[in-house]
Amino acid sequence: MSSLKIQGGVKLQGEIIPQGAKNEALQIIAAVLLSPEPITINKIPNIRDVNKLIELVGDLGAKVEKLGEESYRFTAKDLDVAFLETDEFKTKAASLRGSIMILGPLLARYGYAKIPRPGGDKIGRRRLDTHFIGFEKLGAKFNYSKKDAFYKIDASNLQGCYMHLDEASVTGTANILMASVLAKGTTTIYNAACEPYIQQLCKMLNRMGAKISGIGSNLLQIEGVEKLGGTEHTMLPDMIEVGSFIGMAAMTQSAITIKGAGVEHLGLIPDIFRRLGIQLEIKGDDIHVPAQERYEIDTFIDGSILTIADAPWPGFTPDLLSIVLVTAIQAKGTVLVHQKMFESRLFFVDKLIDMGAQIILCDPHRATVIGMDRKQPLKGIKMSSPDIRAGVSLLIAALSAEGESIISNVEQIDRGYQNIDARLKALGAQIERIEQ
Ligand SMILES: CC(=O)N[C@H]1[C@@H](OP(=O)(O)OP(=O)(O)OC[C@H]2O[C@@H](n3ccc(=O)[nH]c3=O)[C@H](O)[C@@H]2O)O[C@H](CO)[C@@H](O)[C@@H]1O
Ligand SMILES: C=C(OP(=O)(O)O)C(=O)O
Repeated sequence: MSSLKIQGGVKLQGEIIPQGAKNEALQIIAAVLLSPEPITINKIPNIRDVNKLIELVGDLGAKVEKLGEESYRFTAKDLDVAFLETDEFKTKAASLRGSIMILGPLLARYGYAKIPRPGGDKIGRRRLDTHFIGFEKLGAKFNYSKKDAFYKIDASNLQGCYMHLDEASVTGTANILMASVLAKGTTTIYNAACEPYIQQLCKMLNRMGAKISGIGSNLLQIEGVEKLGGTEHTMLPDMIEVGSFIGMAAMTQSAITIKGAGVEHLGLIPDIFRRLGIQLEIKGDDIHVPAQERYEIDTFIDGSILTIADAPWPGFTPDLLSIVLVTAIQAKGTVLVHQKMFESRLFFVDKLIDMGAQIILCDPHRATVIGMDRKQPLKGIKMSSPDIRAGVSLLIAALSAEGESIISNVEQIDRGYQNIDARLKALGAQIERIEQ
């Protein structure tokens, strides 16, 4: 277990380059299992979850060649499905949520797959019904064994069909898409998720020979094909990192330029931070956040208190609500943060309250932040990172606080943010990793 020791109150300055998108990477790396041909992937983030999935794909028999810092070539010629029966598979697959993404490709190619309950953030119930109901509609038989906590799926004869998803699940849509590209006939997925992650996956599959239309909408149509070939794919910049760095710059009153931010793929993200009063200068594909002494939260047009809530894309991503919340602490004004999707993602506000923030947790889904307008700084404390985004939010709070903070359980942050301490040090942060 590692910790970060942070001396807060130091202004940062400089340029930072976002890593490739973690949630895109998890889908894209799983998709290499769909073809026996070589597939080159660029801008792969060097983070825990992604590295674990690459290892899993290798264990399943794909040839994995590292071509450079951020590029790999995968060739999944013959897969060793017997690996699914091993204890090693169970332990590895259970340690990350992204492991669920191998189901679709394995079903498409081998007609059989199994997976233990996947890991990922403990941020409330995270059901997988959408994935399994989708597979069943395509003709798969699914059962869950309580004894060994394994989901098993038989799908020797996948047949395209029309389906209306019960919710626009991101990983669910990706999984069903990957199962259907090699199915017989046409599959239509309505209420499909359409995040940039999914759009990128669809584009990659089409380059491999798939026939997917409706990309970017919630109505996808997939005409099954016999086989898929190789391709080259480059990940988009991680939009959650981009949002995290905007919040970090504002809270620490720092001038930071986010280079190659993938501006056209950010959806509502820049506008939501602007509503918190943060100035953003978009220069080509870079975002410059100037050092701002103060920023003021907007109200709604009728003068009532602003609410920022999550929604499936093109709504505002739930993965940035913790960052919005922490950024509002030193703003002028009040905001209600409404986390609709996850039921345990706001509990970390206790730690921010201990640091001196003015926050009322209304219920598990809603917190009101009463901005302090810099009247008093947060105080550094010892805390533990409960999940990836809360972890980064605590880190932002610690960077802005007076005195020293220690954040333990940094592995939670490492699973999504590449080399975070070194990258922040390069911006002038006083941050040190303590290995225990
Ligand atoms: C590896 C990966 O890609 N993880 C992301 C993915 O998780 P993941 O794909 O697991 O999340 P889902 O999209 O399935 O759903 C997330 C949660 O939102 C709820 N829900 C979803 C859709 C909907 O219309 N209404 C609704 O309430 C679900 O019940 C669930 O509790 O998408 C989430 C939602 O953007 C992100 O937080 C995760 O970072
Ligand atoms: C919730 C997240 O990740 P995961 O789905 O991998 O737990 C996230 O990236 O914010």
